[in-house]
Amino acid sequence: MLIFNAVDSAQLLPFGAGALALYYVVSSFTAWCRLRHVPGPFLASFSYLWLVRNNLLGISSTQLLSLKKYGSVVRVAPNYVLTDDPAALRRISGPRSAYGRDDWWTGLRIDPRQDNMLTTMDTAAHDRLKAQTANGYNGRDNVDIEGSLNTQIAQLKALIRRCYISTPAESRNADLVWLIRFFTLDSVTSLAYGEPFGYMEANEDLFDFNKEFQELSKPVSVVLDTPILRTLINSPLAPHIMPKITDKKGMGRLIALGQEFVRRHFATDPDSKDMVGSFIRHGLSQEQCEAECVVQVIAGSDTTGTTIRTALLFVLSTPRIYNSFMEEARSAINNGDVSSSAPITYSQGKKLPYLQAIIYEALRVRPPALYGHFKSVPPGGDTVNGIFLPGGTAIGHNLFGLMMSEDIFGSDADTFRPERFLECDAVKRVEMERAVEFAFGTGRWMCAGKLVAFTQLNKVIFELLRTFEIQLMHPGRPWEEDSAIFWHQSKMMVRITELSSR
Ligand code: HEM
Repeated sequence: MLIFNAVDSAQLLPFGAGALALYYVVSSFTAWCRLRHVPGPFLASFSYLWLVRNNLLGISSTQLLSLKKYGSVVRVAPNYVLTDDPAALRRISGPRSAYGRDDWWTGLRIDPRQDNMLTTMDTAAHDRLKAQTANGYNGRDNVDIEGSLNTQIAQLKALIRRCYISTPAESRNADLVWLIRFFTLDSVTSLAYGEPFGYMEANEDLFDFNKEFQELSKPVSVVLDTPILRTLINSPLAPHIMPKITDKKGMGRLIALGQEFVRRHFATDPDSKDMVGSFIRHGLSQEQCEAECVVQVIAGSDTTGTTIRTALLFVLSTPRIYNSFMEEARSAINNGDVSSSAPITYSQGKKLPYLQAIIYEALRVRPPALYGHFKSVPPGGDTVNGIFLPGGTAIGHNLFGLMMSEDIFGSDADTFRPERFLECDAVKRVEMERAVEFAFGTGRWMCAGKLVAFTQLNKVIFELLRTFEIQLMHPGRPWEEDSAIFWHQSKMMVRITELSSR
């Protein structure tokens, strides 16, 4: 009997493997058939491996540019297409569009107990949540965005002076990637909770969060883009593989800390002048506030960080751009348009054309999220740029492709050149700025933190450059960078001195 069983299982193994292979071939063929009329890389027509490979190798940016040869609607996975066409994207995300969120977003369900704004799949529920949080995100409900950011900018300057200022007698190098991460994390948490997590005060990677973030950014991109892996993190196995509030470090520890802050608001100060206070006033439950704060940390820290670092890198490495910026800054200060001592305000920043051009150009050459944010074609299907997409097809934006469009930005689209926004007529400038703002999505799903991001970018870029002289330590290789869904920048070593003490 035992021998019989052994023979049985020996025969079963190849049979099982054969059945699995057959299943893979049949399901790949079926998947290929559905969108076979949509052009794109061959591997992507039957497998998610094209996206997975780009993410793991960190080559998304070049691969997204290589899609241009296929047209404006391109298949990048069995059920995924990307488009870089602004008109199509505007229609898909428009307020009356019947498109909903694709399952792609469920890959961001970090806290399985409660959906946040990013993972709310029901459109009506999403719109309700967005309306309830809009006042908080836009500083209309006693939330002092400028004041809170001024305090964090003062902290950043203090941290630089405490630990990183070089003098002829003493050289202290700084990694701008970490400094900016500490700044953006403290900024977003002080806006949310009224107090920062304290990265800049500690000047260390509290709970190893940034280390984990850096290590996990590519695997997270793979999970987002691969349906079977998303199913796994939304299954009963989730508690074993996702961050937990009992974790001693990483995202789990940060979620726990956020929960403590929110709990304190509900217990002692439900009417506070920060975002959580506003969310409470507009009817969010404690669990909803906790979930929303997780979004702010994941969506609102390294996104802005990427743009700050990019602007600084290109300004610091191009004398023409640095000189033009400094000329504009000095004359604004001398004319009294910007205070010589208080931090620049957002409305003052918006009146400085060269500063605006630098910010837009930084968002353009490194849109913080390169592609994705898939929406689902409504039942019955839709025709996008002449290509029929059956209901349920996921369509997302190829933002990097759009930002490098020579039709929109000119034949030097691959060059960081802020002047492009200044030497054209107003109609062209508006066209280019609107295209760049796709970095924040558009319409119903547009980034809720766009105002916070622009306020932060204006303030911190201006304040750092007017206060310090920052020298790139390794001009031949100023940073290490690759790209998955987000850019992955590291090792941006700089030497910082007081500008006045040169
Ligand atoms: C340069 C900085 C930023 C960029 C480029 C950016 C980009 C984006 C993008 C592309 C989306 C998805 C849009 C879509 O679905 O089509 C998004 C959504 C979102 N972002 Fe941002 N973001 C930035 C900063 C921030 C900040 C600072 C916060 C929070 C304070 C924030 C909070 C959110 C939220 C809550 C959503 C969800 C919106 C919704 O579901 O309707 N973001 N962001």
